Amino acid sequence: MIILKNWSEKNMKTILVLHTGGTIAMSEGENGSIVPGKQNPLNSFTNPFTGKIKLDIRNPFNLPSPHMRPTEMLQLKNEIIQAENEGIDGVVITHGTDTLEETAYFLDLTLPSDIPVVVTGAMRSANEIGSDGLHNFQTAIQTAASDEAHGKGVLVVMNDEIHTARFVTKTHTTNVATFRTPTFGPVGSVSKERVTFFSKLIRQIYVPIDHVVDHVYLLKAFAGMGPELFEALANSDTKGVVIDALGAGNLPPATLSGLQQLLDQQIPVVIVSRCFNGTAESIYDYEGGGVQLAQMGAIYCHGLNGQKARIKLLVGLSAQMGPAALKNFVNDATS
Ligand SMILES: NC(=O)C[C@H](N)C(=O)O
Repeated sequence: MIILKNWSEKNMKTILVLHTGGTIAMSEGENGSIVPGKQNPLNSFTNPFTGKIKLDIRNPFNLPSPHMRPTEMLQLKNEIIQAENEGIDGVVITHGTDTLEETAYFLDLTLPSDIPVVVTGAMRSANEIGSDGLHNFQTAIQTAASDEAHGKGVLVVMNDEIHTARFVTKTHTTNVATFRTPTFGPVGSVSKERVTFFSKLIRQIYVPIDHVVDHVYLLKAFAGMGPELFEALANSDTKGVVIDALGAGNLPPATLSGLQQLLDQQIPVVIVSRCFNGTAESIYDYEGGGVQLAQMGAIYCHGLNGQKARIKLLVGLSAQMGPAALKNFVNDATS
């Protein structure tokens, strides 16, 4: 029996559970490969919080997370808003880990409410030794039902740690301790008895959107990079580009003509760093350095990794922000 000491027992809570697929919904086959099954193994979960937490379980789709697109993220957002109008107290989303951070951040930016929304997954499928799926699911439910999780934006709970959707990232291909928050660290932990937050979190900006734009791209800079990829994007239906730039946010000089082509067409170009820790800033004043990139019109996004900055740009463009509003939104380190 799990006793939840810091639990508000006055009212039974209803938690909406959205199963979307991923390893947490897969099993190991005879040849050792991991496969999505017809039956979701999460269906065998017995609610240990009966009497305190009621689960409203739905299966909007069953996708490996490399199959997730912003369209599915928008569908989840709409389903959560609708369920909230029906009176749910919190949400748990089970998700493949490969793109979990992108869905979590998308929801963080686009959900209007303060109810807890917790995303979780697994690194080992249901029938593997040391499978982490049911445990992560259980701790995610605990977190979503805790009063302390209110107003903190979307959270990611994996391996007994609580992370913000904004900064968490998958750091290891297979290890169960894969989800980390570079630079800042986790914001809380979950144990059998309690959900504990170490940090006071500020709720992020909310951006209402009803559709998602396509053709927002992510490029990674490298030593000796030339203009070719920039030129190819400038010659197609590109709506926006994020660049995982070098170090504090610099590019090789040979890219600049291609960058200029994008900017001349009013295509927003966002600079983040390919470094694991730290934030991109326009501080270096040499050819291709951040000072020049910012003067050319590139937008610096502080603290997000490339895949999150792409989600932020995509959300801003989907909300039809004009150039100045988009720059403020992407540039604002508090959102
Ligand atoms: N651990 C996982 O869930 C990885 C899997 N490839 C997925 O993202 O669907």
